[in-house]
Amino acid sequence: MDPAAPAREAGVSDDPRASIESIITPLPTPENGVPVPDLALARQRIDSIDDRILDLLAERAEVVGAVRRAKQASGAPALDPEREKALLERLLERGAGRFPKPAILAVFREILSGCVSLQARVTVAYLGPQGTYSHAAARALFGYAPQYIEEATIDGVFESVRRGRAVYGVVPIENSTEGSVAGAIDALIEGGCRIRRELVLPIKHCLLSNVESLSEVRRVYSHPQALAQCRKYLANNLPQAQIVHTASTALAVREAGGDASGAAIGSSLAGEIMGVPVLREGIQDIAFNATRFVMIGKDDAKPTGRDRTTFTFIIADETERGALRRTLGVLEDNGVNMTRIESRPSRDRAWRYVFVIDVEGHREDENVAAALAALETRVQALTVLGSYPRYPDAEKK
Ligand SMILES: O=C(O)C(=O)C[C@]1(C(=O)O)C=C[C@@H](O)C=C1
Repeated sequence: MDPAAPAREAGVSDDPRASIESIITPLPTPENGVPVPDLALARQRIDSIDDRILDLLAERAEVVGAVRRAKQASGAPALDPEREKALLERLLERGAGRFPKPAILAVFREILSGCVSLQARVTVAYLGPQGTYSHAAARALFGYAPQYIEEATIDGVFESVRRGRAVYGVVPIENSTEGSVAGAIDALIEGGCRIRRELVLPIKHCLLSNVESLSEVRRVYSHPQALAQCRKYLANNLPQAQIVHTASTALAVREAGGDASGAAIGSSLAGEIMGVPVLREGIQDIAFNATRFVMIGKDDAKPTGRDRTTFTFIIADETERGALRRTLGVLEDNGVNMTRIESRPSRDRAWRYVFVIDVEGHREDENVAAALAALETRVQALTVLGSYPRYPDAEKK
């Protein structure tokens, strides 16, 4: 048996394998004289460790009760994404090489999710149905405990948060292959919600089907964007299949589940939810395919030292030559690094634009505050859409 297999099955993709190997090796063989451990005894020990973990969780829940009372006194919200981020980062560092990193994240994600639910009922709207990539992003951000509200459109997610039906929402705003999600940017510009946090999820498209081999597939269902991201794969591997468009990848998986010669392009999460097996994984044409999602809400994020600020403005006089260049110069003058710019139609007058800017730093950071104050005097309708912690992996890519 490959000694690294258990670690791989546990989802260890990068570094911790070596030290985990050292825990599980050397394996006993008839030649090496390594004693065979007693399985029943090992399981007894596991049971007693599990009891201790549970006792510790109960103790943690008691402390969270105190946190809840402290927060109620000050009016602070139950969920604190900055605290969660710091807590998870600390634990990942502490656990490095001792336990698989994705498992540390998953375990503590759910502990936090459960502890938030002990304090308040958290409602989260996302672009549904269940099994979409937005659903996966929402679960990565909030875990299993919140009450999830499926919305059929991105506008629906924003409306849910604006009207207080949901405390938070999760929407995609940018894809590394397809670019900006215009509907989400426009809804942010419309107002009433702030960006609270960002998350970059690698999008690994799967081919899901009840058939056992590719040659049996007659129809491939999916959302046009997912199909476009797997165009070459389809041409090379499924030239015989008819393409059927669906409103979402999750709905595609549902369709494929009911079609004896059908397959869908979607997430493994959709397959899990709808009971359709994954036939092939990672079939997107460009290996690095990622979507940036944002958590939206009404409250504001505190500075963490590694933040991003998104704001919008309209150039006061768009006929003035060099106006945009001079306006953006204000950022450089204040030592602020701009990471993204795009424009959307202002919708109040033809050929007038709202510029959407991302910069590094929090609006309370001295340089960002100074830049925003200087911009205020130059532009129209300067609006900060949020200052929020930067997703660490977004910087490496
Ligand atoms: O520290 C807090 O503010 C808590 O509410 C506790 C706790 C936790 O369980 O550790 C729970 C919810 C928050 O989102 C962050 C952390």
